[in-house]
Amino acid sequence: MQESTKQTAAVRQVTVLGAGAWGTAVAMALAQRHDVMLWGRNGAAMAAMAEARVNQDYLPDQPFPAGLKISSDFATALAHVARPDSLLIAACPVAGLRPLLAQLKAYPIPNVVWLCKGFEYDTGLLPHQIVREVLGDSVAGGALSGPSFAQEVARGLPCALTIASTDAALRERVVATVHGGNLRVYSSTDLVGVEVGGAVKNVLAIATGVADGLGLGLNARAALITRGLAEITRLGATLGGQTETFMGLTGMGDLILTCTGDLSRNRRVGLGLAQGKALEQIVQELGHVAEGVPCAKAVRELAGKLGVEMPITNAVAGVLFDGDQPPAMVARLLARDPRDEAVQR
Ligand SMILES: NC(=O)C1=CN([C@@H]2O[C@H](COP(=O)(O)OP(=O)(O)OC[C@H]3O[C@@H](n4cnc5c(N)ncnc54)[C@H](O)[C@@H]3O)[C@@H](O)[C@H]2O)C=CC1
Ligand SMILES: O=C(CO)COP(=O)(O)O
Repeated sequence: MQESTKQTAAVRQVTVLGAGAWGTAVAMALAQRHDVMLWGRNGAAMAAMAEARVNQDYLPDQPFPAGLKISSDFATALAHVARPDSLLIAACPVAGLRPLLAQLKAYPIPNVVWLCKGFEYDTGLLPHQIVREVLGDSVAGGALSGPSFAQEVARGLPCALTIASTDAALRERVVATVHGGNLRVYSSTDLVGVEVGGAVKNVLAIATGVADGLGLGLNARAALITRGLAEITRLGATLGGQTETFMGLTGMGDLILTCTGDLSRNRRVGLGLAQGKALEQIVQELGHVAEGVPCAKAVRELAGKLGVEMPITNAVAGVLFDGDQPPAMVARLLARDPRDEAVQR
């Protein structure tokens, strides 16, 4: 049944706004089956991409599929999704979401699906709350999240994602468009749960990178991941997310991927901190966003206000922003009083 759905799926117009690693990978994967335009804000970089048919800065070695359209003209990118059955994907970091959405206000848009993972640094808002603040309730929107390294998706390797939206028609549209080939798409109505899992796992990947970089061993790594999941669950449930969401692709799945996979930028931040490198140097060498950095600060503040206990997140924020040394961070976590293992709010 699913096989025939894949074969007969209609070709849709898709625009991906944001030409970093993830936006490029998603555009490349969807261009195998749809009419896709990738938009980036840097005119020179987009012209070079159109010429070389590869995103040299973010995904070198992965040539674009023949049909993928490239543009740095915002009006052209929006005109590409003028039909109501099109899909508009925002693929910038959380910090860029508000300005990108503000640009969208001048255009009629069919919907908006965002790929960013984190809480906004200054406001502590989740992406869907930013979307509501900027665009209001009239635009159908949703978060597409899950364990998905851009490099693997760009190579066409299998990957499973979840579309979270309270709008049933939008969920169906995303599944009809994105599900197929080597991409599986599950649906969820739990926007808060999906977004909290995707945001906090990045902070925990920094923690695991620190532990691995200090040579603390596989037992410590498993403990951090498991107790990290307890932190995600405590915060997410307090914000209204559903407990089972944290056990799914966008919770445990993405947490395992990012904490253990060396392709993770956030994990690499932790590995760098363990080597004693300064954060500025690590971020500069990375050349990509590491969402766990701003997110650690936003989550520490939010959890503090809500009275949610998040010792691993707080320890990471201490190293990132207060000058705490990684070994001292570990010692502080180990010195905590024993407690019941059950997740308590
Ligand atoms: N790279 C990955 O494997 C995955 C990344 N994500 C998430 O997707 C988001 C983007 O990540 P990447 O593409 O990997 O980051 P990246 O660091 O590779 O690229 C970020 C891109 O966003 C652009 N950008 C920033 N602000 C913008 C704005 N206001 N308007 C338009 N473009 C803007 C930059 O110019 C750059 O091209 C992040 O929230 C990340 O957590 C999610 C799943 C997988
Ligand atoms: O979100 C991701 C994989 O699902 C990417 O993680 P990093 O941003 O740590 O590379």
